[in-house]
Amino acid sequence: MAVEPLSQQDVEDRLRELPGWSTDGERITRRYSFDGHFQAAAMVIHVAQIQEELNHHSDLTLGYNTVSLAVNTHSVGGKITGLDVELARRVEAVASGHGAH
Ligand SMILES: C[C@H](O)[C@H](O)[C@H]1CNC2=NC(N)=NC(=O)C2=N1
Repeated sequence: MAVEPLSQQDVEDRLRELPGWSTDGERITRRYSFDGHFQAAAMVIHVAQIQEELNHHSDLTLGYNTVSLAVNTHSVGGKITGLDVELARRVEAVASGHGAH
């Protein structure tokens, strides 16, 4: 499957459907907060599973009660593609079930 970089406008349009996600033009990012560390750690494992399924991996950071993702697509030189948005959609779909806010 060909993976093409998205225009900045296209990125912003797609992120409108993903509240909390934003872009600096080089990657898309979101930070989730949880009620405690263990909830945050469980979310990391679930995100790791999704990333393996998609074969697409964010920089995924566990804090005390936070989980942060930042992702772009290395294979097109670090641009934002539909794969990044798909990962964000998949992560959003499970976040509330982990108590993310
Ligand atoms: C060989 C394998 O398909 C590649 O290394 C994948 C794995 N995960 C990846 N993750 C991200 N974020 N970008 C990539 O281009 C990428 N490529």
